[in-house]
Amino acid sequence: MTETRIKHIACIGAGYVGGPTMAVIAQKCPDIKVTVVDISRERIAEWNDSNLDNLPIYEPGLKEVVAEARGRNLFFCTDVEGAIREADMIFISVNTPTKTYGVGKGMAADLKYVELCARQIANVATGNKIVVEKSTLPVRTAQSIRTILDAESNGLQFQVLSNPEFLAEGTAVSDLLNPDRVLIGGSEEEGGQAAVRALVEIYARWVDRSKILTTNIWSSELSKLTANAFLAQRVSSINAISALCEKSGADVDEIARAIGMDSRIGPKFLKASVGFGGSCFQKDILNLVYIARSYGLTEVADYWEQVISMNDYQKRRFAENIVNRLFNTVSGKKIAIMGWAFKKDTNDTRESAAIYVADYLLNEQAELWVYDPKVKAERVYADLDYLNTRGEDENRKLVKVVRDPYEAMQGAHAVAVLTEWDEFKAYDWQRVYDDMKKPAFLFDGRNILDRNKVKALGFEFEAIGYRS
Ligand SMILES: NC(=O)C1=CN([C@@H]2O[C@H](COP(=O)(O)OP(=O)(O)OC[C@H]3O[C@@H](n4cnc5c(N)ncnc54)[C@H](O)[C@@H]3O)[C@@H](O)[C@H]2O)C=CC1
Ligand SMILES: O=C(O)[C@H]1O[C@H](OP(=O)(O)OP(=O)(O)OC[C@H]2O[C@@H](n3ccc(=O)[nH]c3=O)[C@H](O)[C@@H]2O)[C@H](O)[C@@H](O)[C@@H]1O
Repeated sequence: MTETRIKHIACIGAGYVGGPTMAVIAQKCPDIKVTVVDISRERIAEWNDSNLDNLPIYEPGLKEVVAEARGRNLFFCTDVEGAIREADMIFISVNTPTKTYGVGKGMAADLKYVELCARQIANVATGNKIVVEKSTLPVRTAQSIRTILDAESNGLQFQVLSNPEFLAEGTAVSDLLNPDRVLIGGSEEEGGQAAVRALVEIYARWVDRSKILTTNIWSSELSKLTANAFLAQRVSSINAISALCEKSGADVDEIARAIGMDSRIGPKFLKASVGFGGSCFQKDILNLVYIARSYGLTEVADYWEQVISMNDYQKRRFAENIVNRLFNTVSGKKIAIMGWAFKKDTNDTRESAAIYVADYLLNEQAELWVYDPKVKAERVYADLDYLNTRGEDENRKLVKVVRDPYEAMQGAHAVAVLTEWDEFKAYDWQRVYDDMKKPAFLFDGRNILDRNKVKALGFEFEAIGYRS
């Protein structure tokens, strides 16, 4: 049995997954050279910035890991071909967004970036390679990658593995250092199994072997979509109950505690909210729905699609409630949007509920003042422009992005908390109340504020799944 010892890893895609994942591999395997490549010059320049506060991604603990490994055995560059040529193992960690054109538009995963990588690897490689799917992909994509590689291989041997990533943003570094499990799928032939072993040996440097799970390649691919679907389903389930709580007088946080103590249900991922966001839950469920439909499994597709419908309902319900409570009009009224990121401790805003709530309020001609501790103004405007609901000038006229939270809330008719940033809990809410128009409305879309305290200050207070 020949064992492959990996000396050089390349990763195509220096994004939220490629960057942190490779930084941790490099930190834990100082004898392996890790090169992360990207077509975006700007992103690579940010990864190489001598000021670690300018890394393109904000993640607690990330800059320390990068500081240790960068320049030693971790490199960021735009020379994709050079990195492919040098590497024994190549991770594909490019984006797989929902298709915006053609067959499967709005549902299927767009695999054009992944296919491009496969073709580039096949064209450039001069030796055998292990290709690792790190991106989240539809089940059976490994087959297509294999076919492309083999068709262009010039006699070289390629092995394709699936190694989906389960990190969550905001906790990426600790998730990578201490994962619940690492999943590796490979083909059952000896070559495939040798490739699996080579990847297992890398993770085994810091992950207990009992947590490194090896499966067949299709199970690995489908496990990733399934995990995200189950997680999102829990959020939609508790959010569905939150609507019922608001009507009935039950309290959704009390329900979450009560059901979470059942060890079969478990306490995590039961926090009712304004709706889940992030680049993956919606995209991956839409993809799952598309796959199920393409196999003719209509009931399966309809079942999972409901998770998305419930999430859309939750975002809309929250925005509608703001308008209703503000005497059915927000036209010309200042509303503070506290938090733009899709969750705390990240600067990522993709699919953030805040974007959709803001868009709804802008349609009602509200004047929005946005504050987020980590999101830049350009990002806020880009997110709104991307929706194409109104002109770019109008977005800039109606939305102000400020760096001081109190400035955002001063003189506002309402404050809406849309991200669960810890600093929001520590604000001087008395000062906020004093500086607002009365009645002063406070909508907590994350249930993080102390209800009794803010109500005692005089706020008209609304939370998710709780009737004031
Ligand atoms: N963001 C997350 O927390 C997680 C994401 N995933 C999956 O990982 C994959 C990547 O996601 P992110 O890192 O968030 O995406 P991202 O958009 O942050 O990064 C992808 C990078 O790939 C680069 N790229 C695209 N095509 C390229 C090419 N041909 N050559 C070189 N670079 C290229 C882009 O310029 C971009 O910088 C997706 O499939 C996603 O579903 C999985 C787990 C967690
Ligand atoms: O494939 C991916 O991209 C990743 O997607 C999620 O990670 P992420 O989206 O970064 O963050 P989560 O913590 O899962 O939160 C997703 C959304 O659900 C919301 N959420 C989460 C939990 C909860 O109880 N309530 C709730 O509203 C969050 O605020 C956020 O908007 C999964 O948790 C990761 O395992 C997965 O790797």
